[in-house]
Amino acid sequence: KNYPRIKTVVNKVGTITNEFRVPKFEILAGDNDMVTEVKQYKAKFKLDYSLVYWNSRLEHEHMRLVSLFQAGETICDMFAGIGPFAIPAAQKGCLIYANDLNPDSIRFLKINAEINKVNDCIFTYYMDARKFMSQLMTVLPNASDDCSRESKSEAESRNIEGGSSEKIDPLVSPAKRSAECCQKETPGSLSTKRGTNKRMSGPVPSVKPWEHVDHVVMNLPASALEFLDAFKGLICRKYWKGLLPWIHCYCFIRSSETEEFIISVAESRLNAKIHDPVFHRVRDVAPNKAMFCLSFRLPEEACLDEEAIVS
Ligand SMILES: C[S@@+](CC[C@H](N)C(=O)[O-])C[C@H]1O[C@@H](n2cnc3c(N)ncnc32)[C@H](O)[C@@H]1O
Repeated sequence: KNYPRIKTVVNKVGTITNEFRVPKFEILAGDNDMVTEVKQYKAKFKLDYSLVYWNSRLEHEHMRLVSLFQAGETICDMFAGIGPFAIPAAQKGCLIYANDLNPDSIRFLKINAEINKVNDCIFTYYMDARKFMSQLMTVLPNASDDCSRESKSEAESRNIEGGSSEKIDPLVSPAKRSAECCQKETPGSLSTKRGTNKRMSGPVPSVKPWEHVDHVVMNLPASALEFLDAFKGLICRKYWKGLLPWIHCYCFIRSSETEEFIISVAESRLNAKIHDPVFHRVRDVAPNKAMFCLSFRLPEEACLDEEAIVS
């Protein structure tokens, strides 16, 4: 009776072992076409189940985390998938740097950004998450120039260094590319940015990622803790403005493991002590295993004191 809305019936088989976390499905009935559209709260997502990761059971968690973000904040999503954190955060008025190693995830993330009309607020990358963070946080020459908010093309051009980008049109002059989002920074611009400055309706926040990021999302529970070493010496204190970012690192905890053990693993990857960690139980994934979100503010000791400018 659901035809033609339901065209294909599938069954998930085996466990996920591949790097892109894409499950295997067998077709039980209907077309061999895994492209579909799903809705989460106010956002629509198009995806191909055979190419990208998607789990509708995380809907509540996606919304819980996004509810912690304020309009005008800057978010880095290291393992963004097709955008279930990035799109609602952009809808809320945040500026997003979204990365995924799977080029198909980024292809669908861009489609979803268009569908939800937030493509102006999301910069996309497809590269390894460590490289993404390192490139994003590298202080570029002329860091103190007046034009302090990089354009979308400037941001994406960092992908070229990573060797995994789409091409930027060299005929478009940098001035033209950055014209509408280049603002002169004023001493109060960062505080204006917080809470009150809605990107959708007002001026864009005038800040570069190496100057300030509010939240970093790390949803790769099987190994995100290991990626915390990406933050060692990553932030250059000299250029950073305001508080250090919140890190939201997803992980699995077995019933034989304790939260203290997870903190000790995280601290050894960061090479710094974590203060006031917050654990949120996301869901049980097996009888003796649950998914958690460990949130903490990046410790000062994890930062770099000296200048680190690319010559
Ligand atoms: C568990 S999925 C989460 C996706 C999305 N955040 C969500 O909630 O649906 C993890 C994502 O990390 C990506 N990934 C795996 N290894 C990666 C790496 N080394 N660097 C960047 N992304 C990676 C996968 O392609 C996958 O899309």
